[in-house]
Amino acid sequence: MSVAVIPDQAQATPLLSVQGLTKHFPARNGRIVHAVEDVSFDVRRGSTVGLVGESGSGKTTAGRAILRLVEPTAGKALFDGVDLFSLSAREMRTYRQKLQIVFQDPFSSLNPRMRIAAIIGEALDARGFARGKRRADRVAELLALVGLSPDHASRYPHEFSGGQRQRIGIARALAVEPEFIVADEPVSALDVSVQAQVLNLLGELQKRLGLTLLFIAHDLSVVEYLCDEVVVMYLGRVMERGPRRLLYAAPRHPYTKALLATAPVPDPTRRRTRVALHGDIPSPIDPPSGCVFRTRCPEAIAACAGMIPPLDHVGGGHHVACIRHNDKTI
Ligand SMILES: Nc1ncnc2c1ncn2[C@@H]1O[C@H](COP(=O)(O)OP(=O)(O)OP(=O)(O)O)[C@@H](O)[C@H]1O
Repeated sequence: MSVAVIPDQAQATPLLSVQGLTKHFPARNGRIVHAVEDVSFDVRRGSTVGLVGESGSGKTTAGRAILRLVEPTAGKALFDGVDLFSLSAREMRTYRQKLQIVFQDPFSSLNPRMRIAAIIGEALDARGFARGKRRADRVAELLALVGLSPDHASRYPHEFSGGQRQRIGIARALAVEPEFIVADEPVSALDVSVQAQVLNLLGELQKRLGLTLLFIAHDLSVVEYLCDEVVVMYLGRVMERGPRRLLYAAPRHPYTKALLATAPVPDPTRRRTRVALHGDIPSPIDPPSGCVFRTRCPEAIAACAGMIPPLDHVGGGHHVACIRHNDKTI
């Protein structure tokens, strides 16, 4: 008996479902770095999810663990229904082509002694592209896709500006025709003037190629126009997640409110309440009990130390991990 696929259901199944992702690193004296703790979110096919938080919140570790560039401690990452964490190293190699990463620093991620043709060509090897014309044509096609010229293929990384190097990093990631890309702070090392160009390029490519993106950033303003959904992390945990329009228009978690208050506002007619966020992020070796944000939270009460707040659904796919989320006074 054949089973008809109901389009709505197919749409509803996320391409990636991260469930309870946890990554601990060993620290000195037998202690543990709680880099990522029980993180869950979905990424729908063809959508962009922003993973946002201050430095040290565990974003990079989460992105790398999903791709198994670091081995996760616990959890699942269901990619098209297959748990990536249960695959053998050999099986994972097949999946590597479907899942790519664009790194933060385009310079250190490109081998300075290789020409661009070889850097992108190396990625093409994974798809079994023969050497010669076919391969050269594909390199030229990829360079054009990211707004560079075919003559750039014979140059070395140092001959390019930061923005151009990031375009090369993107072309390299696209070479294997991935379905899913982790973009790890791809614009934070770039001048503000070129950030927008690279963000626009990623947005265009995402639409044109139907890519699914996990976009890591420390600043909510960077992901505002690119992302369909946003996941806000703090000290390894998800504080709030939900559709972009809900999260920006009506943030519910004091941490998200603080991040929005400190982010530059592109539209000066839009006012945001200022929320003070004092001090540094605590050590993930010894995170605060209960809500990990409570030591810096302007709204914390005694009860916040007593329990890890569950990620409650507050409607429309919007989730908040704060025991005071229903309190109208905050
Ligand atoms: N290999 C490692 N060994 C020990 N601790 C690590 C390792 N990698 C990351 N960490 C720690 O895990 C925590 C989360 O780091 P991570 O780089 O994932 O955060 P992040 O939010 O991406 O920050 P950034 O924006 O600075 O990259 C940090 O405290 C970091 O020091």
